[in-house]
Amino acid sequence: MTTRTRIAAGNWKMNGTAADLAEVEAIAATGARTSEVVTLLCLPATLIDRARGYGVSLGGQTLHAATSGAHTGDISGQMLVDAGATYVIVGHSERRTDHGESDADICAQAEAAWAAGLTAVICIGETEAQYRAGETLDVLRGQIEGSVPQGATPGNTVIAYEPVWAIGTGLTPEVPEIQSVHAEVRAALGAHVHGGETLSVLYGGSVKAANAVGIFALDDVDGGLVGGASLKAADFVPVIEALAAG
Ligand SMILES: O=C[C@H](O)COP(=O)(O)O
Repeated sequence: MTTRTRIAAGNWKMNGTAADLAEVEAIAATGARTSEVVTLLCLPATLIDRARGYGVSLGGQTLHAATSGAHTGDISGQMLVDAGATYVIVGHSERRTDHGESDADICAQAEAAWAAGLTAVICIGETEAQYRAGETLDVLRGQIEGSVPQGATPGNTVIAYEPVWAIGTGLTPEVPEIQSVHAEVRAALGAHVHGGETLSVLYGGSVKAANAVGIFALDDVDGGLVGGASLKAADFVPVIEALAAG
């Protein structure tokens, strides 16, 4: 049986300056003691290189599908690797909404991540309207088919299920619902990609110390993609520890 990698991933989004490197150091110190899980911080691009050497895995938050060229303000996979990243988030709902990224864009970005040697953390998730309309599973299956490239393996791809309505709101689905959706996501991955059911599937959306133990105990949850509660070591360390214990 394949053992799926358990990952405590923090997404700092557009937060953090050099003054916050002390938080990275404190988070990394705990992550390094917790060998059962990968502790990953997806930092602003300006901080990735500066966070090298703390012993935590580092990731970008997006990348351009091209390797280089006239793309003002964008960053390539090679640049992220050069800065010290080994992972990159692609298809976060904030990128889908703020930058109009489509499933096809995200698929191309994931392939660009692989070409650069990065592991792609591909995000999927339904909106509140889709959730209320009972469309969650159809939406997720469509996003998997459109944004997860053929060739995805546990070595190059992680999936993050993030209900859009749970991001930054303090709301989460009920714990049994998270398990049920993750099981369906895993089945859809298996139907879409050979061996897809063995990919790590993270849950994201208002994860914090108070709910992490229950969520991380679920059979089909392999960790979390954490926003707000990853910015301070005091908040994120208990989340890492919950995953290590789960
Ligand atoms: O990438 C992280 C997610 O968007 C979750 O953010 P949140 O933990 O602040 O709800």
